[in-house]
Amino acid sequence: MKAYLLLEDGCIFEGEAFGGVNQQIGEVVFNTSMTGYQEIFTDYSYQGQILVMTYPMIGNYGLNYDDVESQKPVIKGLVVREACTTPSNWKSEMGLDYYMKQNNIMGIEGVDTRMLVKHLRDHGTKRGIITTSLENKKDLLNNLLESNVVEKSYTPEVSTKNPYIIPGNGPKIALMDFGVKLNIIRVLQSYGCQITVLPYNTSVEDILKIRADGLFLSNGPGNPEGLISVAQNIQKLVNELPIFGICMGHQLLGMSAGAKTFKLPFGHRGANHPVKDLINNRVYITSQNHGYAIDEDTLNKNLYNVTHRNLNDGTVEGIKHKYLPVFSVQYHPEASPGPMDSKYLFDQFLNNVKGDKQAV
Ligand SMILES: NC(=O)CC[C@H](N)C(=O)O
Repeated sequence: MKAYLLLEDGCIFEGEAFGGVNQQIGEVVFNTSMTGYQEIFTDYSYQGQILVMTYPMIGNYGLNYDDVESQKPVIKGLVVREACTTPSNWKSEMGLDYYMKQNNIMGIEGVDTRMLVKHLRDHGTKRGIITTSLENKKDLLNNLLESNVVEKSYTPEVSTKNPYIIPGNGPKIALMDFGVKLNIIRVLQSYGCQITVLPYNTSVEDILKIRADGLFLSNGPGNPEGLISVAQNIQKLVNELPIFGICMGHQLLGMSAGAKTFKLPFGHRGANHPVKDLINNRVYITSQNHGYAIDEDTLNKNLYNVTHRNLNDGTVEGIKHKYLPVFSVQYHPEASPGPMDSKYLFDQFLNNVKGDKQAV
């Protein structure tokens, strides 16, 4: 069956449908990772997005029930050059088409993804609709232009509704869940942490009541400006606990210090983004998935230093409080997918949590 990706600027990309037949609107974004598609499909930060993979064959090592970042895939649709029908890997439990059908997500294959990505790079990420029929093209375009898929805050949908505890014998971590990736929890567990996962809008009083040793601010989907009240809460917590934020958590920490965020033209999504640590001048290859960034000019420089910078476009990739054990990064040191080069940041957080003054 023919399938189409119609962009809000009227451009049409044609291919063959696979997976579930399910017309959906989403923000069309691209990821340049060569592997890790299953982790990407299940990362809550992709909520509301139609995903284009630049790697030309997707599905070649199959999918399984383990390598997930949440319980189910969250993408609205998938656009690939070629969807592999003969996966081969010792871990593979199903093929891509089956997985997409089971989860009622539509894919399009046979698309000139190179042309599509060049278009998005030149003209910015676009809203799009993935469909099997263009008969009512005018209506589809109108629906697209009216949809709020981009500016929406998805965190209320994906954050845990009730607090829960993941047992451990080590330090007590309060984790604010904005759409947390499971690998962040797995990494904290590997340090023995006892983790209390909290709804995104937990009050300052309730967070302090836990008497945690450290506060973790998770990744999450959507526009960070939708969570301004959370940033205000974080501002009150900065003096109380060691803090580590990742991605959305980083943006909210910046906002707690007065920073504004802005939308990047086409985002950073991939597993090999170069980031320079401005403290030791080392360059790390990082895993990234974000559409917004902190506006450096608006960050309160009396309180925070910029510690990391993206070498592709110079945007802020990390900040650190000048006097307190509080820091954050825009990229994903927990990887999944991507390199684990930046896992040392978890060591730093855990050292802060244990009160190692050297670490501050
Ligand atoms: N991975 C994330 O936490 C993404 C943060 C935010 N939703 C952005 O797109 O910039």
